Amino acid sequence: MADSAQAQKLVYLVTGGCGFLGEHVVRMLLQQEPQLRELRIFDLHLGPWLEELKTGPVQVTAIQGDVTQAHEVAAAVAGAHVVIHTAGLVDVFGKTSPETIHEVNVQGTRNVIEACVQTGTRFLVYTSSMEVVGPNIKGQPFYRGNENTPYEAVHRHPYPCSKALAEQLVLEANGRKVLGGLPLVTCALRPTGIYGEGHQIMRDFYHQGLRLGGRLFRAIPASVEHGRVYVGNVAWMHVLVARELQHRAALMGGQVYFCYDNSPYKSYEDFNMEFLGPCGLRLVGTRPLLPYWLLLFLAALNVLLQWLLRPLLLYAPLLNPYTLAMANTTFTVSTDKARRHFGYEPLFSWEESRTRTIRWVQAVEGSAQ
Ligand SMILES: NC(=O)C1=CN([C@@H]2O[C@H](COP(=O)(O)OP(=O)(O)OC[C@H]3O[C@@H](n4cnc5c(N)ncnc54)[C@H](O)[C@@H]3O)[C@@H](O)[C@H]2O)C=CC1
Ligand SMILES: C[C@H](CCCC(C)(C)O)[C@H]1CC[C@H]2[C@@H]3[C@H](O)CC4=CC(=O)CC[C@]4(C)[C@H]3CC[C@]12C
Repeated sequence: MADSAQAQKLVYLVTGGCGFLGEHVVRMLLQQEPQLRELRIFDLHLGPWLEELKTGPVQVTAIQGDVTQAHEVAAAVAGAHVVIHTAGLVDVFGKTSPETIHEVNVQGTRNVIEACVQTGTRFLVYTSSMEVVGPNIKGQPFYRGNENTPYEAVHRHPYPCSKALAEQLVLEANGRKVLGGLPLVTCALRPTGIYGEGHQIMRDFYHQGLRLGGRLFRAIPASVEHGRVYVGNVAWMHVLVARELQHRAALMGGQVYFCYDNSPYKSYEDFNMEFLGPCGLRLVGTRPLLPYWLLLFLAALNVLLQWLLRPLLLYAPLLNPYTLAMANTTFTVSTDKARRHFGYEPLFSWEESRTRTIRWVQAVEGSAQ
């Protein structure tokens, strides 16, 4: 706990603060950061839930803005002590053009860095992604790896390419002199697949299961492990890293940390069933019902359909060659770097993360009826 001289003096800015992760970061900061005086939430689309936050002791400032617009970013950053840059375009389904993904994720990040430098903000935390490492286009497994595990990171898809470039910009910016002459301190967090309250893809799977009469059909072998982390723990790690970066700049500046917790290692589908099962869905098959070559064919067909239908409508199904490769490649992390460097321990146990997520899916069910 901060002493009273330190209390409530800091201004934080969260970009993308109205997204799935961003909302959890915002709420976690308000609950767990005693030094907070003002919290600025910058997003392209502001959520109505922000209103309820404005009645608390911390000044909450909602800023509607676009990270691709340097002047809007600079205005939001000016006077902030810490920036948590989580805004990004998360699209692996072909909804957005590669150019737009690059513009938001790479140029947007460049704008955030330049704003810090120009206005004198010293601490920058970037939400990167496990995708910066892999799975790579060769489908090589990454089994319980850590930040130093050698892995051939080769990407073609616009999303991981953009995250990798943005992360590099953030890490290279560590040590740059900001206005006033002090050095910028940066670091990047790499969450694995995030789940929890507000997870759109979980919602999509749930609705798909309901449409199929309460069933989902296994497409991926149960032996393929996929790393997942609870959104509350990802948010907690952001809060902690932002706090400790101010005290341990020499150790933490320019570092990357996988974002992890005690969620079990399972296949993507089996993991989802931990929540969808208690909500009444069943995963049919102990092995994939369709052979891999047929799934690959269907995935390629989806790409063709997306292209053909583009002038008429946006066809962006969950299955495409990239998502299939992702789901079908083992990628799990096992590390304690965040614990060693800044004392991170998950705030939510697996049981609590699971219960909270189930409750949320049940509420989605209730609201859909
Ligand atoms: N969802 C996941 O499993 C993972 C996500 N991440 C990263 O976490 C971050 C947050 O992701 P999610 O919360 O899942 O996505 P999200 O789409 O729910 O949130 C992103 C937020 O950024 C905002 N945004 C998008 N373009 C913007 C722009 N031009 N200017 C200002 N705001 C803009 C959106 O309005 C949205 O509120 C992203 O940087 C993503 O790359 C990393 C690992 C896993
Ligand atoms: C949608 C995929 C599962 C569909 C499989 C099918 C069609 C055979 O049933 C998801 C499998 C893996 C997911 C990605 C992964 O968790 C890592 C990610 C990290 C990010 O930074 C953003 C999200 C994502 C790319 C995530 C997206 C959905 C999957 C591809």
